[in-house]
Amino acid sequence: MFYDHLKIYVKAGDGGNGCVAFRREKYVPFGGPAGGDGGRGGHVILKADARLRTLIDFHFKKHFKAERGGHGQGNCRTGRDGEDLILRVPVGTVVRDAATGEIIADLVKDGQEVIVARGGRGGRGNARFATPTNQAPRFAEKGEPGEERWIELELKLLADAGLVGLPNAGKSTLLSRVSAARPKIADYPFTTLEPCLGVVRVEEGESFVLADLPGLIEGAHVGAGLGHRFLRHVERTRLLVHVLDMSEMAAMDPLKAFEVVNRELMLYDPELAERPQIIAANKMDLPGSEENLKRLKESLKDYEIFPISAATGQGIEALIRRIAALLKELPPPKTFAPEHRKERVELEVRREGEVFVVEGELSRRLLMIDWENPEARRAAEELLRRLGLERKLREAGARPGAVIRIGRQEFTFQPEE
Ligand SMILES: Nc1nc2c(ncn2[C@@H]2O[C@H](COP(=O)(O)OP(=O)(O)OP(=O)(O)O)[C@@H](O)[C@H]2O)c(=O)[nH]1
Ligand SMILES: [Mg+2]
Repeated sequence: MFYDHLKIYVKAGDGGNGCVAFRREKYVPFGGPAGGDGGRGGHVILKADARLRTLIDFHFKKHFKAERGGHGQGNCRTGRDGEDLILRVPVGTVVRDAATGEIIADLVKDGQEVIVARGGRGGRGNARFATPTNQAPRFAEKGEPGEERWIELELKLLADAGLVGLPNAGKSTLLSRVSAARPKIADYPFTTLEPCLGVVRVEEGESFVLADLPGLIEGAHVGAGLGHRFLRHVERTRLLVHVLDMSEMAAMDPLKAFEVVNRELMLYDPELAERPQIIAANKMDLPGSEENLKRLKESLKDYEIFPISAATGQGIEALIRRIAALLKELPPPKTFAPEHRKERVELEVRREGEVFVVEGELSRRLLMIDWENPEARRAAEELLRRLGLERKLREAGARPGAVIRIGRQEFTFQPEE
């Protein structure tokens, strides 16, 4: 099986808690507050790695958690930041938020990174809450919870040119001839079960990436053969090289084969029908190929046709040079820009059945309040007034006693009378 589309769950580390502590020094009877801040939780980061070709690692493990931040300590010592968790994915991985479908990133360059779950901020220690009126605060903030979500990973390989054609046409043989790639080759259909990339060196310092794809058959766009699954990898090739078996033993007449494959490409994505395409008329070393070539040239006047033999090497150099020249003129492959469908809101109340859900950047601050601590509670009430949360809850229809949810925590709505 080839893994190129799946979902994983990511959870960043929670921030460390702030500390409540007081200075204890000899001869100083009552020291000031000295509780340090908590450390930041680790992020979960995806990083593109050119050595990877599939998402298979994520088939076996689907839940990933980064480390939490260390708690603050006495003497104003800050907690340690949690370690980031870096997950490696192949170049060409498109990352989406699974719940909204929104594109988070398209990792098209080796080494490119994106934070998919942000670590929680560390809570502030009591040293930070000292004011002229409260010089010895006995409370601190809790660490902010790390972000968590399901994300969808879809691999859409990036190659300059892609080999398309019926099974057995000789696509893998051609790739192995022109690159160091060693795809499986055999005289039965569907030998190639997963895309394979090879780097083709043209001249000193000049090269392009060629993709060998599983063979296409009639109905591929609706899932026949290996189908649809692999067509996603054709989407991002700039040039299609259509490999045809020209011999008289071919399973299908080359002209018919050309039509069948192009129909499948078009039905999958009409844009693919417009993609520049050249023909590699293969197996020219076998009987019947010359006659077939003549017919092909007469019928397909709009296409450049290169007679080759992937087996003997005949005609291959001319084909490679032409591919390289065409690639120089063609636009770069399609990439996806991150989408930000939702504006970041400060504070918002949304009704979900009987529950009032508080969302937005500032709501995360509320999760850092140590509600058990009466002094922290009083300070929090001040914050809530400033945010106008009570008014927002009432506007959304909340009555005293209603359930309020912030992040994973639930509270009861108890407005001051
Ligand atoms: N005589 C001759 N045989 C060839 C040539 N090219 C490929 N073949 C043979 O044709 C058969 C199929 O070749 P593959 O390269 O596996 O074909 P493919 O298009 O990758 O096939 P799938 O992976 O199944 O789609 C193998 O037995 C090859 O040895 C050629 O130019 N001449
Ligand atoms: Mg093959």
